Amino acid sequence: MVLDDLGSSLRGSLDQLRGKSRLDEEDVEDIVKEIQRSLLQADVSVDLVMDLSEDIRQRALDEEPPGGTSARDHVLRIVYEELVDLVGESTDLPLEDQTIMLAGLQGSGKTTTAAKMAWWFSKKGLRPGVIQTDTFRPGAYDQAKQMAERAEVEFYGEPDNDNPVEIAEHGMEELLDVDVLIVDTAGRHALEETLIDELEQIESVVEPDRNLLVLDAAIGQGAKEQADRFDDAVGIDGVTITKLDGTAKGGGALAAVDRTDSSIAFLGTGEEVQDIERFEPDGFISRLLGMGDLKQLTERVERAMEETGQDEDDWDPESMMDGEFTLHDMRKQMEAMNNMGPLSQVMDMIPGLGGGLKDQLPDDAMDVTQERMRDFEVIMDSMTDDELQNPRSISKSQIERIARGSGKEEEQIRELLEQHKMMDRMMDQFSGMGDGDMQRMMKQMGGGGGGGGGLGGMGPFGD
Ligand SMILES: Nc1nc2c(ncn2[C@@H]2O[C@H](COP(=O)(O)OP(=O)(O)OP(=O)(O)O)[C@@H](O)[C@H]2O)c(=O)[nH]1
Repeated sequence: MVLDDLGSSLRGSLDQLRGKSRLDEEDVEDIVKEIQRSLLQADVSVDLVMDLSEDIRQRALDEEPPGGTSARDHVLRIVYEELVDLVGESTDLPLEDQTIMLAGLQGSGKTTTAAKMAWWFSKKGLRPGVIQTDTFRPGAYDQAKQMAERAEVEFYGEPDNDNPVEIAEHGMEELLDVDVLIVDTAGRHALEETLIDELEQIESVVEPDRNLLVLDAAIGQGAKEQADRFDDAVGIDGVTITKLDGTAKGGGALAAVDRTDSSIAFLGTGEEVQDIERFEPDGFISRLLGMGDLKQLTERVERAMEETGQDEDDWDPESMMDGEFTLHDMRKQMEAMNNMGPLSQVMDMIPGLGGGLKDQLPDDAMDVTQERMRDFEVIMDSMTDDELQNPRSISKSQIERIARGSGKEEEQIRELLEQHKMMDRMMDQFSGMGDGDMQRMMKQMGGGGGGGGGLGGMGPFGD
């Protein structure tokens, strides 16, 4: 989860209110001080933190908790609403034909983000293409081409042409049938005249529907100054904040953008093309506070089912939920999980798991890489149906036979059985959630039926 430090400290502060039915001034003061500390550590600017905490303080003292609401949930809702307000709006980004130009300083993540955005648009059913006009940095063309191939999207560049405007013109002609054109540009160490001139020339040729600034989350609250300067120079319609997975200062960057005339379009959360998410303030903050984000999770499950060719008939959460978690189920689960993205991100979207079960499992509990997945599938192909149905009863001699049959080491067979035990335990935890969000969610996701089975609009506190 990005901003993990901020999220876990906020959740920790709120957990101190568990069991309290009423809040006195001292309780409110304690929680406000904790929240201030957490936000300052995330590099949110002091004035923003002071404004936010005054709002939380006043609302927590003045507003009556709705009937039956615990003190913790009352403050949680207030903190949630105030943080959503702090990080501001999401950039309007219609799913239609458009041209997007990316700008940003050297190393901010433009080239990576161009491929990520193209991948994201392709998953929305559009036909994206990337034009790489960076002739400033050696190797930019090769990197961009490779990233576009990984994203499986169309690409145009000219490795031997040092005129970015010409490349842009040729690219526009070449990628005529593309719906969403993403134009990557060169960076510089600073927003200098040469960069501004180049951006203006490219802009005059591609006539973008929107300019997105790509900035590195590590600059924290410095994002305000950078966004303001790029906006003054070339005009920006939105910001993509990259590398949120690599910094604790991302909170400051998110909050800073809201103090410009701009808004946030996407978040970059890793180096792979799938490590991108559309910025949705409510979902982002509810995940941060451990309230899950069913909308994003449903999208991922639907995408995973498309990619694994599974439909709701295959995905039978009932059998997994009532303890019959076999190796057949594990195989389906891993295929789907591998298509949903890293489990640490997926689990944060499951209500109540944000900071809970995830912390109890070993880091790689479900980090089943493609390679391990393939090994596991070869091993499972050497198992009898009875062994697949009852993996816990597999004996040492059976392990030896499976190892011989699959050509894998006995240790790998044991690793598969260990992985199954961990996933089985996780399923027990899910089923232990009673008729809470998880069972309802799994059933509705399994029941699918267009638009994620009605989970789409469910906010963090239910509708
Ligand atoms: N961890 C992490 N790394 C990222 C992310 N986005 C980009 N990177 C890495 O940051 C480095 C710079 O990314 P690029 O896309 O080359 O940056 P750029 O803005 O195109 O750089 P120039 O072409 O020099 O202007 C690369 O190593 C990327 O893999 C992210 O969201 N998370």
